[in-house]
Amino acid sequence: SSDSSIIISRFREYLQINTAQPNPNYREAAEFLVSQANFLSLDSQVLEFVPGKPLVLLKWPGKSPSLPSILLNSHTDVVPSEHHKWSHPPFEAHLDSSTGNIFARGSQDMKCVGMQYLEAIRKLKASGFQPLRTVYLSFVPDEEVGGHDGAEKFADSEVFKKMNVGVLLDEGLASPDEFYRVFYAERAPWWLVIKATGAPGHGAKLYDNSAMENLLKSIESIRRFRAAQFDLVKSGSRAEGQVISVNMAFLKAGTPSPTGFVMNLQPSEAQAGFDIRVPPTADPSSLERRIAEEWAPSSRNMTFEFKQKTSVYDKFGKPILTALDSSNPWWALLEAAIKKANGKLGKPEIFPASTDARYFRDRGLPAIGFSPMANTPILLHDHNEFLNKDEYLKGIDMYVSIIEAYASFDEQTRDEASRAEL
Ligand SMILES: CSCC[C@H](NC=O)C(=O)O
Ligand SMILES: [Zn+2]
Ligand SMILES: [Zn+2]
Repeated sequence: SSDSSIIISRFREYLQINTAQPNPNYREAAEFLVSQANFLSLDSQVLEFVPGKPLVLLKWPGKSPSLPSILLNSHTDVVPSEHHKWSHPPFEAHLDSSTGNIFARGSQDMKCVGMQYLEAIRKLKASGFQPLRTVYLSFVPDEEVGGHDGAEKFADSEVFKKMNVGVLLDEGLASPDEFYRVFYAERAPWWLVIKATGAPGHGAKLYDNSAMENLLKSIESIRRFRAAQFDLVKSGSRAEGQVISVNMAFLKAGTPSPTGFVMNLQPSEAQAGFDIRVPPTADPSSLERRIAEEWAPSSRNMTFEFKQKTSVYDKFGKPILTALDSSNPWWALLEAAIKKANGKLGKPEIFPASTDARYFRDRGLPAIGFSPMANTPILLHDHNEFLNKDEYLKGIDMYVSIIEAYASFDEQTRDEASRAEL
């Protein structure tokens, strides 16, 4: 219908704004979002915790503003792309007329979600729905570079405290099958650099304790650990988010020469960097011990340093996860809402990478990661990232159902009803 073609044009318009790191056009994105908010008669506010990095905060006031509010979060930045390796330019948002696929950086991660929230609100408003709880939408900068100037400062702010948020939705991942993926936790990023030193010497001499040999022993040990973790995933005994992943990010060693590297000199220093992701269910102290004793032992002239080390524990010393039991009514509401909209949900998972949700979970808030993309290959951060228009439209209906359920949820009534049952 023409209705859905307008919806798709608005999505493409947002995708066409080049918000790629490291120089995102945040101003244009903020202007676009504020104009969308004006069309929808939502209150809007542009916060700049860091100058030049606007966070757009929209508000749909509820009839009972004292009830904890709902926060729908999405990030406005996207990762860079190698334009020449794409079949269509990543900021053209090309719509393939035969398949309905929309190609753009951010089509999955996560401009789809931000616009789907807005489209769902448009539909709910058109149907006459009025929220009981206040619904907020935050469009935050800098998620792809760690969220320090965006969600982290927002979660720490007075503005956020006054919002009295009761539950938050943030991004998930596409699913190649018909089941939507949903996330209740994420792995903590540890970015480790290990350094080896050793005596320099002639390239023809065999001797112990060279920097290269010392580093290679560590790399071998790390590889064995990686393979064992990966085997747990390959055999199906653990999900991706339940194991510790380790991947080498860089290797740096050698003595430069005008034609490359000096070949007959064994260098006195060598280092390697690793992206490690630690699930909240793992024991971080045993990994710390492994790093100090096996991966970078001082007995082998090695040192190590973390470029990033996020705790798996929250402010209260508990593993950072959102409960999915009866203590968290938002989970059951989400399940029911998706079912009601004819969506199928997979088993809840631990997100393998990091999202801004961690800054909110860290404060004890329930946060659920969900990007409604079923029947879709996982292409975030990849070439030719795309989302099919029909999947996008289906996702809007999921949010209509979820926002309706969340914004109408009256804990008091539920508690009274369950007391009456007893
Ligand atoms: C640790 S901050 C980086 C956040 C980034 N998020 C999405 O890819 C990630 O690498 O998981
Ligand atoms: Zn993302
Ligand atoms: Zn991303």
